[in-house]
Amino acid sequence: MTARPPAGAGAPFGARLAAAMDDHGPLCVGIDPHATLLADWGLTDDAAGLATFARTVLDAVAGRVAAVKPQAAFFERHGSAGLAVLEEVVAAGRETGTLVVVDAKRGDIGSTMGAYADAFLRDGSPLAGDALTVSPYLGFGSLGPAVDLAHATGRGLFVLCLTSNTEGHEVQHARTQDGPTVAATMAAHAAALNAGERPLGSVGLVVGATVGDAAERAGVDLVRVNGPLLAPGVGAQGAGAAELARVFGGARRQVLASSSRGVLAAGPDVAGLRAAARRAADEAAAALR
Ligand SMILES: O=c1ccn([C@@H]2O[C@H](COP(=O)(O)O)[C@@H](O)[C@H]2O)c(=O)[nH]1
Repeated sequence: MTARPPAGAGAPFGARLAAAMDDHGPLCVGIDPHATLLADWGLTDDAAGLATFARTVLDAVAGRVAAVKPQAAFFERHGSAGLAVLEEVVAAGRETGTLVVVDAKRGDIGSTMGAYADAFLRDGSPLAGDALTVSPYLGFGSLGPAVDLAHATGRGLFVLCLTSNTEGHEVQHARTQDGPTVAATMAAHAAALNAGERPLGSVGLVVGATVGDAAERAGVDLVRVNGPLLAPGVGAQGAGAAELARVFGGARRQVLASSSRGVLAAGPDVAGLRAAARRAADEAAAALR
């Protein structure tokens, strides 16, 4: 395993992610310590349980997949003790050289967004991984402080565009007063920020692997985005190789497929988790080749 330079000290996130996907395949393993999974793994539903859960996932997959994605909500539900574990997960993940995408879906008016950016994207912040998921539904421009800090520190963003849940269409497929859909507008903003970047820009989109032909219907040009496409929905939400191929078509080289429960169900055995992640990575690679 090659240790990669951490954010802030090396290439921009898009380039680091492209290299990680070349090395390990296009899979991100979600670290989602659901109460039910903790129970299935024989762990307590508290900070100690979270810590063991996350450490086990990292033992199994760090250095073997392109990225891990701790879901902040499952840590936040345990208050400050849970957040302390999230900090440990971010630090431990980054020490292994595996990219860490913090899935916190932050979004607020610009002045408050500056504080979120400081928390999740500033060098030295204990919650700063390599990339952060953000919500643009207060207007893409409200993400400005996060865009600026991500750019300054070599970190990345994944902007919610076409989410994997069935309810997303009422917002994302709605038309703006200028005509294009909301999703297409968000994608166009990301494309403008990524223009000219090689091999990939650092402002990615979240596009669920479950969305079928939604990109086409919403007029979202995924190739033009020229940034990474985080594709949750693989595994427990029902998407597999066929769905990945269908949703992403010509943009498939940009895709980082993401699976949480689909891999985590194989735990707590480290070898079982590792094999499940390998299988998921190989399937995603074959679908996106
Ligand atoms: O559109 C989206 C955006 C984010 N997610 C997150 O991904 C994982 C999915 O977990 P699974 O167990 O693989 O279903 C979870 O953390 C979601 O919050 C998403 O599913 N869809």
